[in-house]
Amino acid sequence: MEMNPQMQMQIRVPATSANLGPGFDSLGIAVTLYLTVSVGEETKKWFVEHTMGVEVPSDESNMIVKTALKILPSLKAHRIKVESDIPLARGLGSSSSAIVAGIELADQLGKMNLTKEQKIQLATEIEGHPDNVAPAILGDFVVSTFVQQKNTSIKGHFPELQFIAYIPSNELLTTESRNVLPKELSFKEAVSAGSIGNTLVAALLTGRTEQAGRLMEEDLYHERYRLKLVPHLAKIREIGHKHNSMATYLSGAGPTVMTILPMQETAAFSQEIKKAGLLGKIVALDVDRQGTIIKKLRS
Ligand SMILES: Nc1ncnc2c1ncn2[C@@H]1O[C@H](COP(=O)(O)OP(=O)(O)O)[C@@H](O)[C@H]1O
Ligand SMILES: N[C@@H](CCOP(=O)(O)O)C(=O)O
Repeated sequence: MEMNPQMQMQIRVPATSANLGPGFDSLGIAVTLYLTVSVGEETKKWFVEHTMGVEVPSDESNMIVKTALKILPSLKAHRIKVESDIPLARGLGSSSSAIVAGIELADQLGKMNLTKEQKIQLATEIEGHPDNVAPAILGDFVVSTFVQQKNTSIKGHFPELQFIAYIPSNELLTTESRNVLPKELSFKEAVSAGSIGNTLVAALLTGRTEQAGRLMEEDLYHERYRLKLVPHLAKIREIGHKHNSMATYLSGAGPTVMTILPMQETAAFSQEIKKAGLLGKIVALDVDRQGTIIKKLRS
């Protein structure tokens, strides 16, 4: 990113891929796409410079500023510049990255000294579920719970693997994709769904990638209900299997689909997706291990 001498600090937040199949609202990883907020001088009114289109506000109603003001209403207005390669409403945690950036903005400018735990708690209260905001803050693989408004998040190491994201050109708002989920699951289904998620966590944390991959494709919480919104999921999973994929899952609420597969298979896999007439973008991603970072440009 170009350095403007008037900028005092940069906040960089990674994209996230939530759920990993059966870890609905609980598991997530940070991936190597980023939102960067450069913070400039104090101004009379908030001004947000960005190239995200007219639908994203440039004043204090921008999600980043709104979040910062929610955390610290007395925060003085500044000029900020937002650059992001996280696509909006695609299941890669763009709204979480904006919320996390807003909390960080309030924390830094207001010298609040919030702990990471406090930041995750605040971000989860705003986003409603912790599976994107927790890895966006901590990096790597994070297992979380948010019950009765209380968050616990634990960071683990995700195995060194190559991700291929298939990112359709259409947006799918998380709210819309949550609206197709059932209001209730039977006790039996809930027990099965939970046991698959628990075993997946154990498999990932002990490096059992083959078992982990199988379990990632056995979700019972959300993917089957969302299939009508993301018809490409089944096809990509099928192509993945032909190329020794470890797993294919719906990233967050979709429509992005993530496939984890051996490096040497990625070119042939991508070719076959295109041949199948799937016209979205195909992007290779790694796990981001750092989470949110702050770079001070001047004091
Ligand atoms: N950097 C940003 N600045 C302002 N608003 C944003 C930003 N990123 C995301 N948003 C808002 O969040 C919405 C997408 O949120 P959501 O439906 O949860 O999708 P995602 O899966 O990308 O998080 C966008 O349509 C936009 O209104
Ligand atoms: N658990 C949530 C995750 C939403 O992630 P996003 O990246 O689509 O915002 C869900 O599946 O609804």
